Amino acid sequence: MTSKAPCRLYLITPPALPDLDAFAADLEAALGAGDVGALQIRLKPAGDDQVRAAVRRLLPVAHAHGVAVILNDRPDLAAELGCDGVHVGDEDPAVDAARRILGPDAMIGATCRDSRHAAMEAAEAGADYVAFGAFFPTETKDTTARPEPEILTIWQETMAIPCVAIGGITVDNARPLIEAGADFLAVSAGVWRHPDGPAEAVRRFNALMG
Ligand SMILES: Cc1ncc(COP(=O)(O)OP(=O)(O)O)c(N)n1
Ligand SMILES: Cc1ncsc1CCOP(=O)(O)O
Repeated sequence: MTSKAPCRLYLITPPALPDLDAFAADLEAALGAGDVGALQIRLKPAGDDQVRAAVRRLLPVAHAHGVAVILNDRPDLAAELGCDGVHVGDEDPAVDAARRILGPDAMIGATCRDSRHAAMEAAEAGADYVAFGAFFPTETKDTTARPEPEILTIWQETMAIPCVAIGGITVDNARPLIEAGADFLAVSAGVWRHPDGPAEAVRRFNALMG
């Protein structure tokens, strides 16, 4: 009998980083507080040079903790800047185009909202993970998709690549998603805006996933 790998945290940066050094310090504290599987750099809106500056500042912090860096939306910049992968949605280059740009070893994730059909297509196109959400209300993205946790159970019982749950996830509401079989919880505000700070949030998420 095989048992499922434990759920892991997938951190997403706040959408704007007015003070990169201050955020790098928060990131250092968060990554030092417990297990984190990936960091997505998601800056909206940001010019290419702002994205470059953020990746150059944050990627070494993540890599020093053995954490993979995924860039949102931009396979071209991910390749240029040495990121470990890219996350793409409907308005971005498709999964197969991202693969051509980044090569076979890159981690490519795809937004699938509440659609198993979209997720199957992403998997067929060569995605390394699929992301379902938003499971809860969020101020971090304008989205109306609201899947049930069951979509995670069905996915992880039937498909080989991991599923990421995203959208409004906090220490207080995460448990049903973990129990439903999420391989990763993608979290932004629930960590960076946690009242006791990002490091404490990472500790509490890890305790839930234990
Ligand atoms: C892990 C993860 N899942 C979903 C998204 C949303 O991506 P996208 O649909 O491209 O929307 P924006 O993030 O670009 O607003 C994500 N970034 N990460
Ligand atoms: C990028 C994205 N895609 C769907 S919900 C979401 C926002 C995730 O951020 P938060 O954890 O703050 O809801």
